[in-house]
Parts: sequence; structure tokens; C-alpha cells
Amino acid sequence: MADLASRITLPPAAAAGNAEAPVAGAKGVPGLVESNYDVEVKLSDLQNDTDSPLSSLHSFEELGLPKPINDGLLAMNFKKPSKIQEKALPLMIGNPPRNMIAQSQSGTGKTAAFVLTVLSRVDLTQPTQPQALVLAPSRELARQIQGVIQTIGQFCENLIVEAAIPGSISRDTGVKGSVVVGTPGTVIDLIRRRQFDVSKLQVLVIDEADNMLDQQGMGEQCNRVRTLVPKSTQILLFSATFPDKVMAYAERYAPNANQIKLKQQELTVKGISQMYMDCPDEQKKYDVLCKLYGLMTIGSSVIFVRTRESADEIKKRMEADGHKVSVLHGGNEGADRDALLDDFRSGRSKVLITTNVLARGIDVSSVSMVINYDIPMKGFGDREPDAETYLHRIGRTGRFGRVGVSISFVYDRKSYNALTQIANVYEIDLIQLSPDDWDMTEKKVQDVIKSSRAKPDYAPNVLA
Ligand SMILES: Nc1ncnc2c1ncn2[C@@H]1O[C@H](COP(=O)(O)OP(=O)(O)OP(=O)(O)O)[C@@H](O)[C@H]1O
Repeated sequence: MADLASRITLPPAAAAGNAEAPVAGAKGVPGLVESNYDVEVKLSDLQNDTDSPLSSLHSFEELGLPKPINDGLLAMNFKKPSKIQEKALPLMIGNPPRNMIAQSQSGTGKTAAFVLTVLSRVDLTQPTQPQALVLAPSRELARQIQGVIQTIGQFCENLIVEAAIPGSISRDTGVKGSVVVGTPGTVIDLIRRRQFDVSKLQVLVIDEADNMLDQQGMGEQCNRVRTLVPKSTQILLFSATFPDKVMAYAERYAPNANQIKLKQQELTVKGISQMYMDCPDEQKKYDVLCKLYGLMTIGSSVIFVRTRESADEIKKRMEADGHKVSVLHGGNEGADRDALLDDFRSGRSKVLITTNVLARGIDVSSVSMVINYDIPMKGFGDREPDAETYLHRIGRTGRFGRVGVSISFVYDRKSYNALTQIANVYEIDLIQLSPDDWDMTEKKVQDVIKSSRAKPDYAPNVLA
């Protein structure tokens, strides 16, 4: 297994985020419980470094957004825009409205970029008339985005933000929000049952657009939504990844769009130290996972596995071995899923086992470690590595300048080859961890995680 091992040159991620000032997350988001644990980064340095995706030359005020929106940004403690916010916002809020296809690394503030556009377009003299629709691939992400809109929009009088996710709107009520955030299946059902009037829609945002427009997945549903909204609706497509085969379709979905794209080598986040563990066999993967438990609970951790069944199975085994873990996947009831994620956000649970359902978009700033217990593979045949999902999974850590560790487990030729291919796609050098030299493994992981200087109590929204 020489290929991966010979590429051990990634500089310690610690260098990317020298601890100093706490960074605001989506704190105080209504409906979302916030963590009392957080890590610190020197954001001011990153935002002045022009090579960083967090940098900008301008302030939010220079964008000319209405005062209530600027007040919301202040309340979030967003001092300066990130690069994607600085570049995309002027193009999106201008008139006449133009479509946008925007790509930026995970955790760099794409949500606020489209949320500010949505808020600048809605006419709140008609607060119950749906005017903006945001589509997301999971209920968890839809709820999170709803919370961000409510927080940034907290000074926008009469703003109503509704979630259109399974179980959120009963059959005898209509959608009564100026902004609606939902999952495609539920949104289509609501439109078909005439509970959701889309005739006055100004903006349609598709978050995680490459995933959403993929014809193997929710592409058909998103297409239907597109045909149901007015032709003049401004279309905004956002993601950290846009593989070529989806990009061609995206350009048809959002014609004449302004485009902000990244090169393949720019996609990884510098603050994430990407490591891998070469395990002797499948059984040892579990043993190594348990040994890592102490390191996982320095901050919070997410363990990604391939199937719901293995998620449940690993939870059972870990609990029997005395470890406290929780599990969230698509087989759980909606209300349970909400409660499980709220517990994880608040730090009540610190190790979350999940499937790809949480691979995209979820923003929990205390996550300092991501484990790929199974390497992500595409489709049913499991033949091809899923490089996009890998990037989104590891992007659950290292949010907005923070540092974090990802550890991918390999144990046979197939998993090893898959990880090698993923590393080649992004031209990344993975750091090898040895299951036989535990002292060194602990040191390598701790060096990164401890450099993020975990604080026991979170000081909400205060930037030094
Ligand atoms: N200008 C800003 N200043 C400070 N913090 C910010 C700013 N913009 C966004 N953030 C914070 O950065 C974090 C990551 O933002 P966000 O969730 O929008 O990332 P993203 O680019 O959508 O990531 P992903 O690709 O994983 O969906 C959030 O906690 C958000 O509150």
C-alpha cells in the first residue's frame, strides 16, 4: 500500500487556524439548540489572507443591503463577508435578477450568501405570500437553513419562514410563509395539493445542487419544481462540488447564469487534516474505532457508515462496550431525527453515527473529527468511489476556519484503491495512522485537535 503512504506530506492543519477569537456560528437560531462547546480560530488573519476562501476586501455594508438585514448580520457577529459572499452577492442581488451557479469549499458561508439574496428580494408587505423557495436534500439541512434565515432575518418585520418537510404542514393548512425551505418531495406534494401557491415566487435556491439535480437522485423532482414556478424566477444553485456531468445539466436548469467555480485542487479545506488508517481486517476497524473514542470526545465527532443497518449495529456494539454514542439515519422518525440532531448540536451527545443523509450541509462548529468508517462509494454496485461525498463528509469539520481531523478506514484492496482514487482526484496527501503504533496515532490526532483549543463554555457570537 505504498501509494497513499508515500504521500504523507500534508502540513499540519493546525497552521491554518491559530487559536484566538471565537467565531460566530448560526448561534441563537430559533428552533435549533446550540452547542456550549466550541473551538477558537484567529478569523481576522484568515479573512485578511487573500488566498483564503474566507477573505474579502469589502464589508457587508458596502453591499448596500437594507438595514434590518445588516442588523441581522451584526447579531450573527459576521464582521466581514467570506470570498463566496463577497463575489456572489453583488451578482445575485442586482437588477434585473440573474441566475447563479456558485461553488465554494465546505464551511465557507454559502448559506448566508443565498439567504441574504432571498431576504433582499422578499416583499414583506405581503408576508404570507410565498416569494422564495429553498430546496435542500434532507430535513436536517432544511431545518438548519430555516434557522439561519430566521436569525439573519430577525429584524425584518413580518418575515415568516416556513419549513416544508415531512410532517411540518398539515393537510388542512396552506403554506403561509414569505420564505419556504423544504425537501423536494414534500414541496411537490404541497404544490400539487394546492396548499402551496408558487405563482409569485421570485427566487428558487437549490442548495447542494449537484446532488439535487443528479438524475439518479432528486433530479426528477427538482425538474418538476422548476416547471411549476414562474419562468421569471431567479434560480440560484449552490454546492461545494459540481462534477462536469451535472454542470452541463445545471447550466440548462439555470440558463445564462453567472458562474463562480473552483478548480479541482482548490476544493479541499486547508484546516482539515486528512488522515487514514490501514486496518488489518474488517473486524479491526471496529476495534480501532473504539480505541479512538477518547479522541472523538475531545470535541464532537461524526462517524459515517454505508448503511442504516451497520449504523445501528455499530451503535449497539459500542454501547455494549461502554461507549456513549447516538445514531441518526433515514430509518428514524422525523421527530426523533430532529431531537437527535438537536442533542448533537448542543453537545448532549458527542459522537454521532450516521449515513450519507448527514454528509452534506450540516453545520455543527464543535465537530473536530470525522470518521469514514466505510469509504463512500457510488450507486448500488459499489464499484466507483464517491469523491464528492468524501469531500462533503469530511467538510462536517473545519467549519469557517476551524481545524479538524478526518480519518478514513481502509482494510482491503478495494477500500484502499477507492481511497487512493479519491486522493488523486483532489491531489491530496493523506497522513497515515498506524493501528500498531497507538502513541503516534494519538499524538498526530491530538496535535491537530488540541491546537483548536477547545473551550468548555461557548461565548455566543463574540468576535474579539
Ligand atoms: N461572514 C461570516 N463571518 C463569520 N462566520 C460566518 C460568515 N459566513 C458564514 N459564517 C459561519 O460559517 C459556518 C459555515 O457556513 P455555511 O454552513 O453556510 O457553510 P457552507 O459553505 O454552506 O458549507 P457546506 O458546503 O458544508 O454546506 C456557519 O457556522 C456560519 O454561521
